[in-house]
Amino acid sequence: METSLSSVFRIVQLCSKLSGFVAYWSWQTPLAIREIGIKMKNLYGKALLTDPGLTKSTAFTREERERFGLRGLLPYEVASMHKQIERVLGSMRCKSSAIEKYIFLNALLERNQRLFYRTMIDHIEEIMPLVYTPTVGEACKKFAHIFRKPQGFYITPEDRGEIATILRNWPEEDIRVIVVTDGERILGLGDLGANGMGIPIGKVALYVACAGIHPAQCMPVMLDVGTNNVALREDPLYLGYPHPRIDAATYRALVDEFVQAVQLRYPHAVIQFEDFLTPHAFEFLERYNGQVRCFNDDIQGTAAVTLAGIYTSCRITGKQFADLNIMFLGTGSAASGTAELAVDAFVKAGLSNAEAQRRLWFIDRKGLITTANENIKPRIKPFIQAHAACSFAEAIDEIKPDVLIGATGVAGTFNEAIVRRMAAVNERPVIIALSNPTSHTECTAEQAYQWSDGRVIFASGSPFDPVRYGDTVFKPAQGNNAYIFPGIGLGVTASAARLVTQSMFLTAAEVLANTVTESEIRNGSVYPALTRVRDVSLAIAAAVCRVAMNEGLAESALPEDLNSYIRSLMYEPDY
Ligand SMILES: NC(=O)C1=CN([C@@H]2O[C@H](COP(=O)(O)OP(=O)(O)OC[C@H]3O[C@@H](n4cnc5c(N)ncnc54)[C@H](O)[C@@H]3O)[C@@H](O)[C@H]2O)C=CC1
Ligand SMILES: CC(=O)C(=O)O
Ligand SMILES: [Mg+2]
Repeated sequence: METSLSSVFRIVQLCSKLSGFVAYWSWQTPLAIREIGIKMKNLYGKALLTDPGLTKSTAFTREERERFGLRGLLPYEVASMHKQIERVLGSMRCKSSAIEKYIFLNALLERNQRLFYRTMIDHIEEIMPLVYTPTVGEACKKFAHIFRKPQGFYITPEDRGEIATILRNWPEEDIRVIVVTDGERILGLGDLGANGMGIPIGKVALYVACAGIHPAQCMPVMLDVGTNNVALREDPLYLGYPHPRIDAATYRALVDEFVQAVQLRYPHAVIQFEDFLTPHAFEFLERYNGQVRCFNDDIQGTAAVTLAGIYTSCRITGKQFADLNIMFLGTGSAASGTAELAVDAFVKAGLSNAEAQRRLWFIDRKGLITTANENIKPRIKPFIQAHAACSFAEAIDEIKPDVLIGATGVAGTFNEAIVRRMAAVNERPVIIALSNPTSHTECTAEQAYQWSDGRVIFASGSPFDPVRYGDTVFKPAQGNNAYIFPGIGLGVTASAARLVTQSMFLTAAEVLANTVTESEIRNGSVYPALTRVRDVSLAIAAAVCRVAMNEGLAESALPEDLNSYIRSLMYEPDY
C-alpha cells in the first residue's frame, strides 16, 4: 500500500509538472474561474432565490428582480446586507439556548451563504462559540436528532474500492481544503461515530470566516467506520454506519484508499486530519505527511497555538523562552504535539536537542513520567525524566514549571491545590487549559484567577467571558488551533506547497505571538482579539508561503508583494 500510495502521488506530481503552465494558471485564478462558473449557472426566479451560494434574498435590487424573474417573489423593501444582518442577529439572540442558535445559524448557512459568512466575520466573537467549540460539542452529541440537511461527504466501509468513483459525486471541481475525521475522539467527548461530522463542518466554517478560503473550495469529510459507542448505535435516530468500528487492517486500507482517491480527484487539496484517536492521529501523520499535502490539526495546529501563547507569556513575565520549564498534564495528541514543536523552538533558541527535551515534563494519571515508568507511549519516550517518582502536585513543587498545560479532556484536573501551587512557585504562573468543550476544561478562567490571586496568565481551548478580580477585568484568551489551521490552509493554497512541514507550524507560532498587541497583553490576553483573525491568518499564510519557497516546496511562483496576493485570494462575502 505504501508503494502504491507513493506511486499515485508521483504520477500526480509528474502530471502537474508536465502541465506546469496550466497548473500555475489555475493556482493563480481559482476564484476567477469560480465566478465565471457562477455566472454560467444562469439561474432564474425561484431557483436563483433558493440557491444558497447565489441568493441575495431581500437584497436583490429592483433591476435584478426584473431581470431574474423575481418580481412578486419578494416583499417590497430592498434590504441592505447590513439590515439583513441586523435581522439575523435579532432572531438569533431571541433563541434561549446555544444549541438553538447553532441550529438557526446552520439553517442560515443552508439558505444564504454570503449572509451567514458576513454575519460570522463581522460578529466573530459572538458567532464563533456557537458554530465551533463549545456549542459544536453539544451539536455533535445531538447530531442525529437535530439533522436537517446533508452537509459534507460520508464514506463508509461499504464504499471500499469505490472511493475515487463516489468522490465524483461531490459537485465541486476545485477543492483546496479537506477536513476529515473518523469521529473517534471528538473534542474531549470520545467516540461519537458519524455524529462527529459536526467537527469538519465547524472547521470548514472557520476556514472560510477566519482565512477567506472560498466555501466551495472546502470539503468536510466523515470516514464513518462504525462506532464503539453502544448508546449511539442503539439510538433509533442514529444516522451513521450502525456497527462497531471495523478491524484495524480494513480501517487502514480504507484510510489509504481515501488519501489516494483525494490525490486523483483533488490533487491541489490539503488534507487536515481532525479528531482521530491519538495512536491513529500519529500513525497517519507519519504515514502521509512526507508524501501528500496534509497535516494533523490536533497535533500540529494545537502545538503552534500553544507555543504562541507561551511565547507571548514571556513578554509579560519577562522570562527568556530558552529558560522555561514546561509541564503537561496528559500525554495525547495535543500535549505530545506541543512538546515536539517546543523542542524545535528551544533548539532555535540555542538549546541542544537533549537540553530541550529535559525542559518538558509529562504528568499522567499516576504522576510524573520518569525512567521508572513502564509502557511509555512512543512519542513520550524522548521526554522521560531521570527524576524520582512523584505526584502531580509534588512535581510542581519540585520542578517549579513556568508553564502548565492541560490536555486531558477531563474537567477539574487543575484543581485549587494545583493552581495554588503554580502560583506559589511563580510570580506570574502561566496556565493553558486546552481541553474542549467548556464542560471538559481543566479549570475555568474564574477559578484560575481566583486561586492564583489574580496573578495567572491564562488561556483555554474554549472561550470564557471576561473575569473581574478585584478592580481588574481580565479578558482570558482562547488558546485554540482556530488561530492556526486557517492560515496554514491559506498559505498552502497560495503557494501550492507540495507538503505541509513542521517549520510551517513553528513559523505560524512565531507570527501569531507577534500579532498580540501591548493592550491585549495588558488585558491578560496571550492571543490577538478574534476580531483580527483574518489579518492574523493572512500573516501566517504569508509566512507559510516563505517557508514553502525556502524549502523548495512551492509549486506556484509567488509575487514579491505576498500580502496583496494572498488578500486577493481571500473570499469576502458581499453582494
Ligand atoms: N485548544 C485546542 O486547540 C485543542 C484542544 N484539544 C483538547 O485537548 C484534549 C485532549 O486531546 P488529545 O490530546 O487529542 O486527547 P487524548 O485522549 O489523546 O489525550 C488525553 C490524555 O489525557 C490523559 N488523562 C486523562 N485524564 C487524566 C487525568 N485525570 N490526569 C492525567 N492525565 C489524564 C490521558 O491518559 C491522555 O494521555 C481534548 O479535550 C481536546 O478537545 C485538542 C486539540 C486542540
Ligand atoms: C480544538 C480542537 O481541535 C479539539 O479540541 O480537538
Ligand atoms: Mg480537534
